[in-house]
Amino acid sequence: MIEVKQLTKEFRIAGDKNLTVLKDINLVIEQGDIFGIIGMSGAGKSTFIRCLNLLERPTGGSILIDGVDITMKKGRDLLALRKSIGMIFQNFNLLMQKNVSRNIAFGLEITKVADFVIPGIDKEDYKELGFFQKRKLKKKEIQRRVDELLRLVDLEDKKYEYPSKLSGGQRQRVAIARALATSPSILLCDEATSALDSRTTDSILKLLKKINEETGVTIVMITHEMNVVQKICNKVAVLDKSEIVASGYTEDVFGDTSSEIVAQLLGGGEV
Ligand SMILES: Nc1ncnc2c1ncn2[C@@H]1O[C@H](COP(=O)(O)OP(=O)(O)OP(=O)(O)O)[C@@H](O)[C@H]1O
Repeated sequence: MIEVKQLTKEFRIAGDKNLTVLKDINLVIEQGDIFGIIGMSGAGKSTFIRCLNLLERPTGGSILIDGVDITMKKGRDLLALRKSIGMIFQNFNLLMQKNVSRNIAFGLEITKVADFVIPGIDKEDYKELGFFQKRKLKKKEIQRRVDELLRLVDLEDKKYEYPSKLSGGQRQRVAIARALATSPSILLCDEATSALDSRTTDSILKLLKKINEETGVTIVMITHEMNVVQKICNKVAVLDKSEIVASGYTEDVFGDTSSEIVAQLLGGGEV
């Protein structure tokens, strides 16, 4: 569970002034939610999602993940936190000189076994078996995990292909596999379908839903596309000028047309 309490973020701008981009944000995101954050351009969506994995440090308030405040984490704790939170982006951010397999393996090559749980083996069993020690993953273990992820995102036939030979949708599938490699409990999606056509968007959303159902991963996605939220998110928060102006179950939030911003979002179909 993610609990965001009185979160604020200010940026220092020219002339020694502060720009408040997030103001008193309070949100609860339950384990297994697909939670959408929607709002106009400049509302603060990217800043918010980047605060969740500390790519941006909040100026005030707290972010609790499973009861632990992450906002002060540094060094090794911060690295461990980042491994438990995967992220995908609008422009995929793949390593163009590495093939699909190497792209997915990248995070695993720099991960120690003890930093994450090998799928299928209970963490407690792992400890009891005495395997819970810091060591690099073996090539075979990495390959097994990469193959598993390739099956999950339905890209087994592209294992040795380079990103330049892939479509946008296929690139995003590679990015999803890479983000899930260390079995994170949270997946952040930053406008993950904005660069894709509507059919490809649908197939990526279907994949994210399948992954959410099969693994229970919590998905937090920011988007300016209404239809994305309506298709996949069970809950949504509307961010307007740095503040949350509505939040709750998607059908309730979008059903409340007394809210000007919601009406605006629904009217435009897109913001
Ligand atoms: N590093 C920074 N320094 C100063 N101002 C920033 C910084 N990052 C973002 N901002 C400002 O914060 C505000 C919110 O930006 P943010 O990117 O979070 O909005 P957004 O809702 O994601 O917008 P969009 O949908 O256009 O990406 C904007 O006014 C932006 O200029």
